[in-house]
Amino acid sequence: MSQKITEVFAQAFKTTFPLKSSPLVDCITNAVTIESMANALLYINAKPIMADVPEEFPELFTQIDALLLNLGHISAERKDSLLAAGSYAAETHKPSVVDLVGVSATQLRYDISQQLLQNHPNVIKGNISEVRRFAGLKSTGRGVDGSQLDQSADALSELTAALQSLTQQYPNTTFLATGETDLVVSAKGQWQLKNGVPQLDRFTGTGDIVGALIAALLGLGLTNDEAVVVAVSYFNCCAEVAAAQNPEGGIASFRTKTLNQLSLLADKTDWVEMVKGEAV
Ligand SMILES: Nc1ncnc2c1ncn2[C@@H]1O[C@H](COP(=O)(O)OP(=O)(O)O)[C@@H](O)[C@H]1O
Ligand SMILES: Cc1ncsc1CCOP(=O)(O)O
Ligand SMILES: [Mg+2]
Repeated sequence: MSQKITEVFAQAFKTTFPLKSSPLVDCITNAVTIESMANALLYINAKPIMADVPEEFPELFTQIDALLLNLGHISAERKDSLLAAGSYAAETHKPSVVDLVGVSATQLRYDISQQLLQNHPNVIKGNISEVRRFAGLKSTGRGVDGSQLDQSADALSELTAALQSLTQQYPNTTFLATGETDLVVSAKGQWQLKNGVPQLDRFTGTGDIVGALIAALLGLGLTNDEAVVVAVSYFNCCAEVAAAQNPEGGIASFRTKTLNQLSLLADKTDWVEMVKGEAV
């Protein structure tokens, strides 16, 4: 029988939330969800800064604990900023996360993602359709959203194999593909996470927030695998509690309740008991 995720990462699940210090995370991100992302970091007791001008990087990188690079809104300036920050993080050994928003939609974003990969970021994540395109597989994603067709058991096995072969060339990067089942692949192993509710696909920024939470946990010193597994599980457990407290079913109130749980759930000593997932 496969090992339960809470046994594999027992220490990280037990000690991470609530955060005992406040990692400072620089997020170079998109205009759609920038406010949700900054607030989500504050709700878990991390600190956001959304600095994207390369002139600031030498000063800024002496202060930040982690970097998030989100491809959700590309302009000529933001492309330069993402690439400069990615290289600077590698040079200064700051942990970084790349979020592949929209990589399944356009060649430009795909090309930027491949350039950012050359810096060996700690984590590369996206929804399942974005990660399929990134890994060179056929993807049926639409815009910035993942597609159900990419979530079949066969598609998950195919993606697992493609990511495993990427880890041979990029052994210091952990890959995360999100959806109904979240797939985590690194040189150290492969895991599937099974929390969350379908409503998470119905408001914008859920994947973006997960990327920022992962960066915060890297900034605290968790390993790549620990940061990914604990951040995804925590966010998805917040959503499960929110859904249970939202009998009318409206998505706007579900959103508020999910974000509210980011600051509340960790005070419930038993949240780890809600976590579902295993090694594969
Ligand atoms: N159908 C679903 N069931 C459970 N959890 C989901 C579902 N869809 C998305 N999630 C969760 O919502 C978060 C965002 O995932 P996803 O929607 O794939 O990313 P994005 O917002 O980047 O498209 C992840 O934590 C994921 O596990
Ligand atoms: C950049 C962007 N463009 C339309 S919605 C959106 C935000 C995407 O966020 P997520 O990847 O979390 O769904
Ligand atoms: Mg996304």
